Amino acid sequence: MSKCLYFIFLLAILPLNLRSQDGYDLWLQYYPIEEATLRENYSTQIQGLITYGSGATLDAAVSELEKAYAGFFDASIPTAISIKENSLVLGTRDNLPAYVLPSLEGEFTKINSEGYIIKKIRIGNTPATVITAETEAGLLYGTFRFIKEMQLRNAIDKISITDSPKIQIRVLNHWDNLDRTVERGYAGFSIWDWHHLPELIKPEYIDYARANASIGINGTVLTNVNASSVVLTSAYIEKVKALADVFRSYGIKVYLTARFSSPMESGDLETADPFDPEVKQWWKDKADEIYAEIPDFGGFLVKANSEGQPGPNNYGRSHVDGANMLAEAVAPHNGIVMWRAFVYSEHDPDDRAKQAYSEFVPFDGQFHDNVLVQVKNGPIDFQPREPFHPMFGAMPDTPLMMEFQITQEYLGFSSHLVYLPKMFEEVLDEDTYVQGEGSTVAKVIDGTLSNKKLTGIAGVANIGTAKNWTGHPFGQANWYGFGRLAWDPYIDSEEIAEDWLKMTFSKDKDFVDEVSEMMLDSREAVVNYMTPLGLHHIMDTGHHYGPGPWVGNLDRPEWNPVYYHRADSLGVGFDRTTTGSNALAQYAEPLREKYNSIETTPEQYLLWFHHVPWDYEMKNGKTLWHNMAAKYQQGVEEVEDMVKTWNEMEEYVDEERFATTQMLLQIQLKEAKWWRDAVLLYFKQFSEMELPEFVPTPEHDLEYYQSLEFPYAPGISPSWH
Ligand SMILES: CO[C@H]1[C@H](O)[C@@H](O)[C@H](O)O[C@@H]1C(=O)O
Repeated sequence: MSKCLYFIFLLAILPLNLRSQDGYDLWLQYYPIEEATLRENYSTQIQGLITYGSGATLDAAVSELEKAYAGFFDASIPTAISIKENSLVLGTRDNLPAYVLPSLEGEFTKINSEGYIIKKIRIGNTPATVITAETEAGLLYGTFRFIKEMQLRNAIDKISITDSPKIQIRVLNHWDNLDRTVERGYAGFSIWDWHHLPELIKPEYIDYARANASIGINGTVLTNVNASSVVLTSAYIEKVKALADVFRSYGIKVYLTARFSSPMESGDLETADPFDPEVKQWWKDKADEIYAEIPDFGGFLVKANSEGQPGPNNYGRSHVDGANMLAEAVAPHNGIVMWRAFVYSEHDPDDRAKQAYSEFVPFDGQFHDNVLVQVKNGPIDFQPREPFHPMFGAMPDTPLMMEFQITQEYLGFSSHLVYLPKMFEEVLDEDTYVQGEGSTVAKVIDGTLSNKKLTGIAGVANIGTAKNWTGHPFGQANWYGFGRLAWDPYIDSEEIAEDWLKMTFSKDKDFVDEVSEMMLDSREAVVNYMTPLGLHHIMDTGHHYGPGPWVGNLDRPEWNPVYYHRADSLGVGFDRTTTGSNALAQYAEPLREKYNSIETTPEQYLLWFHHVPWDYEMKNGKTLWHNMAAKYQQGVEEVEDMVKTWNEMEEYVDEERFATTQMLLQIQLKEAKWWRDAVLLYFKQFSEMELPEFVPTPEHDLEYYQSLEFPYAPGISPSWH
């Protein structure tokens, strides 16, 4: 046999999922069902698809079922014209025939407008599986869930599932610029091809929508929060409309970022003062123009008076004044405004961590009903670990939405494997105590704590033109996991990891057990090798990749890592207690008291709240210095374990994704050591203590690490050069 023929022969006998693949299909892979009994069972259960109703969303659901069935069985899904034995019945409550409804009645009380019911019922004597919902979007979510059950190879013969999202607005935030660069994006360029829109509709747009709908994401903010007013010109509204037309069928609304000075830049006004009648009118007219093209346009996301962005403060007006003016413009069309609380203003604060709370909390209850205040998970900026943002719980009369960052700006870009749902879960589970024990961040976000009518959650996307969308193959899990937690902020990140692995790679139990553990551990590993014990923002400045704790010469104090760690001969850490910046006053009791004392502060937040002597004796009886070194060393060892685990997985994973992940893990290991050595050598100058012997002698001296340059970093928008 010639070499070439032999290769073709080999390919033919390889199980489909082991063939090299580029990861484009994400978790929506519909591999043939090889196990004979299951195959038989599933096909018996799907004797004929019958749909009731019409419309683009129903068509999208049917098309997905067709794709899935073709993948599972290498055949076209059988259809039926009337319900017969083991039909698969698809239709909203209003569209289903009346005789189907009695056996579903109780179920509808369990779901909300986007929820779904999947149930094996008897219609008379005829068994059938029904997927139904109040709305077409719910129907689509139910369809994806039904398909997922088969992707996971779960039994469907007695299926009975009802589920509804717990948060209403579940959006991705794309920090995509109109020139297609992506701020803090590490997976290529923006997928929005503005140049060829509105004419060219790329298949990627549809696959992007499918992926999002499959996890329940129902909105996308197309543009960077560091916004350009060009996107509000009529030429661009046409382009946005083309995307909205694609996404609508998948239950996804589009939103845009609104640059506050647009009336002056995109219009010809001389001011953008929110109290100026002409400015108000300009925004009303702009909203009318957008809604005339896109009747279900979601609304605006705004970054104002932060990092140089224009805003109401420029005119002596407040965030409420700015947000309410925009809210009035979109209100007649049922639009919303997501107003960001990430304010980072021109003046130097005594503690940057306090700023958002101080600027926003006094305005509680004054925002219009269609405004959500969007708050980052922690008070500084998407660090590997931060305590939860004290605004959560502190504004009972204002809808607060969560902003997570899926793209790994401070977590090793798309080079490091870090499973973020574990971190998101940690934040959501934190107890704010604002209404006594059990007042978790999740309950603030889903509105149950203060009975909010409008709820939301946003994730800064990690998506780009990379063949596999996210660069690192495991970056997909962070997109997937964000969607799952947006739908239900109470699910376990372990369950999410397992589902994702089974759909993305392999259902083999050994593989799933080992690799899900590796993913879960990766969250603490990155904290250990970058910023253990409450350290934060010691990344090199500008690009935020790699260590840079020594930087202290930038114009504003809080641009410098030395501002955050405050190392001196006495100790290290930021005193945010009553003797320091008193940032902890922004938390409710008993957290205030707990964080105020070095003994009761959880060690993971120690240096966030306290300036701690190098020889301070920690819970294990060893000094702070010893413990810090141990954490960095542990971080490196954890990555070594990840490398080992992955090396054992070759038999379960296709060649391309196996090798890519393997090479990336080597980079991660090298860089974990870089972090450990650079940071410990730097702090050693202050502690004046020896490195414990379990830390290998660093390969280079401190000067070497300080001289390393990172001349080209992806993900920095023009405004950051
Ligand atoms: C979009 O700007 C970003 C900026 O690149 C980033 O370094 C910081 O995390 O946060 C800003 C923000 O969230 O507005």
